[in-house]
Amino acid sequence: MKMVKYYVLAAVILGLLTFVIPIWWLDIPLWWGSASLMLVSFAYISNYPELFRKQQDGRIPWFVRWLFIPFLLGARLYNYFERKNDKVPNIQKIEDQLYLGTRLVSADVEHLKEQGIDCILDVTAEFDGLDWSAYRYDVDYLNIPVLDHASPTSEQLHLAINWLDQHLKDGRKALVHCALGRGRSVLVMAAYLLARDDALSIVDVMNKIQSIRATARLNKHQLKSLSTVKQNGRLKLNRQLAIVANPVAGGGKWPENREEILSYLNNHFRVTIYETTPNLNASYMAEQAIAAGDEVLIACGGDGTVSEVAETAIKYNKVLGVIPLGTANALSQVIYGMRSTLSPVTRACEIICQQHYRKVDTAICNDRLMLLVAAIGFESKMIEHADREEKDSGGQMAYLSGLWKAMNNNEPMQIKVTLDDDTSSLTTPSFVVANAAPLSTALAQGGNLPDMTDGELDVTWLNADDNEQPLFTVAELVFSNAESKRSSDKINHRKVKKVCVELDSETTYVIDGETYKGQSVSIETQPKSLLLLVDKERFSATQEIVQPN
Ligand SMILES: Nc1ncnc2c1ncn2[C@@H]1O[C@H](COP(=O)(O)OP(=O)(O)OP(=O)(O)O)[C@@H](O)[C@H]1O
Repeated sequence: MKMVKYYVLAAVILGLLTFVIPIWWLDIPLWWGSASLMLVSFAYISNYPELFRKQQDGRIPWFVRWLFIPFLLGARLYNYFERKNDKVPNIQKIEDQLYLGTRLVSADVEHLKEQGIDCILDVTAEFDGLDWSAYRYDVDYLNIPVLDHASPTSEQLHLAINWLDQHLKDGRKALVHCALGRGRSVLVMAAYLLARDDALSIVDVMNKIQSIRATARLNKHQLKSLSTVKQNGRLKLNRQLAIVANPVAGGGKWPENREEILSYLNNHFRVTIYETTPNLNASYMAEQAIAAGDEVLIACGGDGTVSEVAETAIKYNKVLGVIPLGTANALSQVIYGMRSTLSPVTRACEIICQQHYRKVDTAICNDRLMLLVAAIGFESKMIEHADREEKDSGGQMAYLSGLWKAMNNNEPMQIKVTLDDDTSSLTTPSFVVANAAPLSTALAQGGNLPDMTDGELDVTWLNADDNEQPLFTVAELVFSNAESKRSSDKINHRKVKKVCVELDSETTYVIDGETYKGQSVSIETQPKSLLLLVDKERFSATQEIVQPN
């Protein structure tokens, strides 16, 4: 870059002069100037704008200012004369809510207030930002340090355009400024306009900006870097994502994990949080999120919360992600695998940030959405036993002790079952229909692990046996392979699309961990009905969420 040559040359000349001029009080400023310009050259050569140590509030520490006095004086003088002769105003409106301008001085504050500009994106590295006005004028301020005549990195551009987008969508007015409002700020403004409208070319946006601000001009390096980030698809605005969180799930895991979750998701999405209340459930909250324009719904809670958010995601064909904060978290085990149980929240966030989804099956059970299993017998008695208090105090143990009790009571039921079109009568202590179920849902494992992408339901039921302890049968379900389960005289398994169960009297049944009462239960698979964010290594045929533009 041309600038660097001049800085290096000036630094060398000043350095040499100190040898030529043997007057110590003259040598001090000469050394000072030489060192200052050498450091600036280093910043340019290694593209290191952070050299000026500009802080988040826009302040440059005093010792840096002192060190760079010779350079900064030169830069200020140059800017002063350029601004004096500028043909364009300091601040100009490029379009609604969006302004472009020069480095701000106290006199600009009144103008900012008049225009209602309350967000400032400062892309200078070398000048103090808003420290003079931070106390006087309440603004949202972001500094993205870029050296004069240089270009922001693609990460910096990503941050800049998303910061602008977030504030503009909130109805705010934003000013992007550099030193003279000609290069760095123009590049960021152009990047934002390009990100917002994929159909525009760089020439289009530059023409638009230059028709208002005649001095706007990108050098050839800046033009090249803008065109590279555009071609590489890096000018992406973050999608709007809603977290629908159940604050009581898993005994209060949401408040504990909230900061970690946000620290992951905020880097990739524009996040809004909706917390459920005892009266406003997760389906309702998800509807609010969609009305506010959110494109991705993340259910943070147990399987009950996931199910409620999934209902809304299916209704509006939106993508659903799951962060397991419940007690059992069966669906998360299916999506993320047992390995994720070591760091469930981190793993879920990583996968959500990859933004790959798969169309998966769901089912309808008595007009309700079913993601995992519907069951009568042991499974529903286990859930009945594990109420909120039990789960809060015992976690997963609440389910285990519930299952233990149910098996000890071992009460077989008489049921009439229709599997697709085949009707028969059965006596069984446990009848489970699974769309998806991890290994830990033992009673659903009559065949291979149920697959939520095969378009079928896995039905598993146990034969009634007064003489045998059901514990052994459950152990066989979990530990035997599909072949030996097929030859077992206690375990039955079918793969079907539709199941109907008729009972002698009103009985408790369970859908995805919630209990209901009824005399008949009918379940039908809904193939590929839910767009679910999954681990692309574990699921085949995944798709990346497409840019909403
Ligand atoms: N703010 C709230 N206060 C009290 N209850 C709530 C609140 N939000 C949701 N709920 C209730 O929480 C239940 C769903 O809990 P969820 O299934 O998500 O977690 P869990 O029961 O801890 O986990 P798991 O299903 O894995 O056992 C629903 O019955 C819902 O009514």
